[in-house]
Amino acid sequence: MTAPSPAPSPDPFWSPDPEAATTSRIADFGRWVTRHRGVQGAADHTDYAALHRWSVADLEGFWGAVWEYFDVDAATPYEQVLEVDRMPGARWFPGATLNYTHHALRHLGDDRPAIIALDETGAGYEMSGDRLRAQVASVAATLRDLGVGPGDRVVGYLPNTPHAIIAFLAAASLGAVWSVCGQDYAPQAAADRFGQLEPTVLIAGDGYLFNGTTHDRRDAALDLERSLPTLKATVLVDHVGLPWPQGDYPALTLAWEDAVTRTEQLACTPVPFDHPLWVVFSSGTTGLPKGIVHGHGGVLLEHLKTLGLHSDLGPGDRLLWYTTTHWMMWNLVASALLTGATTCTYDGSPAPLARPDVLWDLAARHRVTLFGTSPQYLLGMAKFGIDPSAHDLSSIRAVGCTGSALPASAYPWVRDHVGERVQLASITGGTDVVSGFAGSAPTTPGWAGELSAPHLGVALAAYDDEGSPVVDRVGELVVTRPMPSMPLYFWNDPDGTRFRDAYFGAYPGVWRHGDWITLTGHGSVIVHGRSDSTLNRNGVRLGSADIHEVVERLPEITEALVIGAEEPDGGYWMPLFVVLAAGVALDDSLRDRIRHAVRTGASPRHVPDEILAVSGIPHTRTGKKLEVPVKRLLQGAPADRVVDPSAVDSPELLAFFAGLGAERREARDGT
Ligand SMILES: CC(=O)CC(=O)O
Repeated sequence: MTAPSPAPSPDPFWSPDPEAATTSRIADFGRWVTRHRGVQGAADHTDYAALHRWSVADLEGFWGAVWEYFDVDAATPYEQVLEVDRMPGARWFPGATLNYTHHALRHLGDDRPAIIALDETGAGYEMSGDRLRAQVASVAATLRDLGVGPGDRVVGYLPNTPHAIIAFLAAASLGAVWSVCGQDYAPQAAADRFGQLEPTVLIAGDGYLFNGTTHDRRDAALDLERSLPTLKATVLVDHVGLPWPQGDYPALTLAWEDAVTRTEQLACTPVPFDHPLWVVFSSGTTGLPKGIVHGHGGVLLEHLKTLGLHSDLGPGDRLLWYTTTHWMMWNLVASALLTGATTCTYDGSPAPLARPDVLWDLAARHRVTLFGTSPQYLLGMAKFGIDPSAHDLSSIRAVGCTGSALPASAYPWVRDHVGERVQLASITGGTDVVSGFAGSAPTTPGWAGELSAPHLGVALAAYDDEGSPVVDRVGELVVTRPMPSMPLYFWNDPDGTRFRDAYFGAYPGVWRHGDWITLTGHGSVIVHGRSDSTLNRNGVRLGSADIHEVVERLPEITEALVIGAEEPDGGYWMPLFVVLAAGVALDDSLRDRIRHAVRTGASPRHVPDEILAVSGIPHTRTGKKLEVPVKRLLQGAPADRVVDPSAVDSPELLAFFAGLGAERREARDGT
């Protein structure tokens, strides 16, 4: 697709404070690479583009510099930075052995908390570095006693509380592979993920808070345990204070309190640079969610760069970014520890009815320096007239934002309600690289509705249909050179077919991410939304397959199609189309049953905005639902630009979706 993109805005909306820019870590890094690597132009922090150009032209020089600048502490050194410079198949830092957990814990200081645990009631407690280290050591010893070793899987069914970070660091310290899923996921949805991993230990919470309700998840945790036959043990976490029932557990059970209170020394096991650290899941349109595996070294370097240089985090900083444990932002939030910053966990709704501004209140009281959220949250605050400036937000220097495209209207709102000097730092990236492709830095200007620039080390381009780079026109987001945090592989994909198909099918040797972007003539990046059919609800990517699966189990429904459509005003519309069984009518009671099935079979986040009956769902001739074409029709694209009708099983069905798209456009435009 190469539709004309919006005209770039010439004047920045926000410019860096010269003093803050000069003293930022990225400016220091630029001076360092000029001094130590002789890189011309990098010392001038007002010329971010020069630093970026070098970082992608000389990948070995750049990532070697990140390693040295952040003083990575390897047990054995690397032989070369990038031994194989190819996608897929890049090989980074062969010979190096190290451990992520060692790096997460080595900067803990006595003068500051390591984690601040917060929740929607406004409560919070601080966990010191010593306490965190002791608890990680204790849980690691417990896991080791349960037989967990390098490569074994430890999984968490947990809300966003310190337990998840502690369990993750403990597992990683042993070289075990971590995966976590929030408790708003139904046990079956969690089992679809964890079952693939054949885990040894499950760490499960008793429940979580959301919008004034304590959700009891003890039965769900036990259901999950029953569906994971490889478990040797389950560690039961008492978070919301519900007593765990005695008795009939299929695997050995331990109380978190016992796992966490042993007196042990932590010994992190050095593992190869590309040893698996975690599996994060991303749902596609068919089949089980895909398990994306990232490595210790790749995540360490990528997160040091993103959090240390782009987000300017270090000792003394405090990060509060609203996330759930199954979104990749949780992984970034945990990684703030790598920089020596304090990280915050938060259990609850981002804007509970009783205290919709609770996150701002907590940010003020705990002197947060980087506040992170999603576009939907900022737009919701604006829409409902919630004014964060009622709180003392003077500690906040940046508001991070990710999850979907951030409309221009959010920029003046943040300036007026959070602070004039506050940088609105929108980033785009994804689970797949567990980081950002583009965003900002303390040295980059910001244009409303645009991301300031591609991140360092990311060879970002927008490609047209022919695979040629375009500027100031909409194209596919591609990355033309390897990044160390690209997946090592997909779980249960022994010959790499699914992995190659996911990213390298469109342009051989080039990573295609599945987003539409415009790279502007002034160096910024505009994100237009997904070019594939992944759903993206309030920043959390959901697989349409999860919804289709539960809805299609209902006897009244023969087929279903859910679509997530980004709308020009920054809104997101997620309708569900259903084909009804003979003689069935779509009335309120059936709508309720569908919503209930989705809520309990997948999660409350998966519940669609609207349910509409259709006479049929269009497919490709090989039987795949036409998700992307239908999405584009709903967004108002003309049918002849969207799909070749000869490739569709029932092309006459497309007219309905095109008509609906036109109706919505007219309603919006008032024509
Ligand atoms: C950094 C991101 O890109 C987060 C997301 O949208 O999943």
